[in-house]
Amino acid sequence: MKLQGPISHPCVDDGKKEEGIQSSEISPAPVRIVVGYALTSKKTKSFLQPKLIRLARNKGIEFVAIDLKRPLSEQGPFNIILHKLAGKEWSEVIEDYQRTHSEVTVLDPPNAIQQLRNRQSMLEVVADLKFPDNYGKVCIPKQLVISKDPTSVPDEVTKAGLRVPLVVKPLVVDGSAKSHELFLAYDQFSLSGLEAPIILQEFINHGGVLFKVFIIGESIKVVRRRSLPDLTKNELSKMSGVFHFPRVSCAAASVDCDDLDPSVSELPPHHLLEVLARELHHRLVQKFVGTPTIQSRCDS
Ligand SMILES: Nc1ncnc2c1ncn2[C@@H]1O[C@H](COP(=O)(O)OP(=O)(O)OP(=O)(O)O)[C@@H](O)[C@H]1O
Ligand SMILES: O=P(O)(O)O[C@H]1[C@H](O)[C@@H](O)[C@H](OP(=O)(O)O)[C@@H](OP(=O)(O)O)[C@H]1O
Repeated sequence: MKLQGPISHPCVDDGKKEEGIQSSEISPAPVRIVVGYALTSKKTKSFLQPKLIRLARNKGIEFVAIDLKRPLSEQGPFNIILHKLAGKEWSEVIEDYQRTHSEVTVLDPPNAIQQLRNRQSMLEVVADLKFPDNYGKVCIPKQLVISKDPTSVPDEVTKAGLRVPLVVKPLVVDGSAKSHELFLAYDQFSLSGLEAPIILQEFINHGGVLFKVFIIGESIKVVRRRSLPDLTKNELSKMSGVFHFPRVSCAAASVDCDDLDPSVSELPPHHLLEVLARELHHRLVQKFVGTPTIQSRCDS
């Protein structure tokens, strides 16, 4: 199979033997699957790490950078296209390519991930989930979208019956640094200065711990992360204004169970996650039959 864009990452061998790699797999397997990728440089750096590239190569999977300056159909051939770039223009490139290359799996088709690019619509699907009674409860915080003119926020918050404190986030989720911003508002009057479109959510005390759930096919992985601490009535009575927070639950905020109160550190029950994974898969993927989504992510 002829590869056109060579992978931009040198495969550095750190000499460590990886989990799951047998000695018989050390020499690269013949290339069976070619993954063309179109990612931001930030994502390429965080995702396509030498360890992943090496593991993939040992399994016959090769990652090839897509050249955004050249027509996609002149590149490849690819078995899979992996992309995470924002914008209408790029979506059109991918959709045109899908029409003429139905044999190539696109992860994910733009229409299948549209719902996840907006913090309001991504939670709507969760609000609609039906769980058997004995499986626990999955809820979403009360939320309000401010599309423009944040000067009207105090009135709209009152009208919508939202109670402070409020978590404030950009409405659009596109992988940019801006889309990861997070504010905590102790009163609705200070919100007028923020840039719309934003989403306001009631702050939910949750023990300062967040569980990040990664789902790929049948496989479920949960990690524990630090989160915003609980707020007491006493603290709230003394606070006002809007505060900007850095990424509170990023990978560096992993927490060890030992540091935590056992009542908040216990991982969510596996059967609950299985149902959650299955339900989300049905609702997000079945709508787009024939367009496989390999990853769903759910933070709780
Ligand atoms: N309604 C809420 N009540 C309390 N804390 C919240 C609420 N929503 C989010 N948080 C806290 O704010 C953080 C960021 O929330 P957000 O919804 O932006 O998650 P995210 O999109 O996974 O974050 P990131 O942008 O870091 O990937 C969470 O990690 C959690 O600590
Ligand atoms: O490392 P974890 O805790 O999994 O957090 C991820 C976020 O949840 C993702 O949203 C980030 O990806 P985007 O910046 O493309 O949205 C992702 O960005 P990255 O792939 O550049 O590291 C991470 O920040």
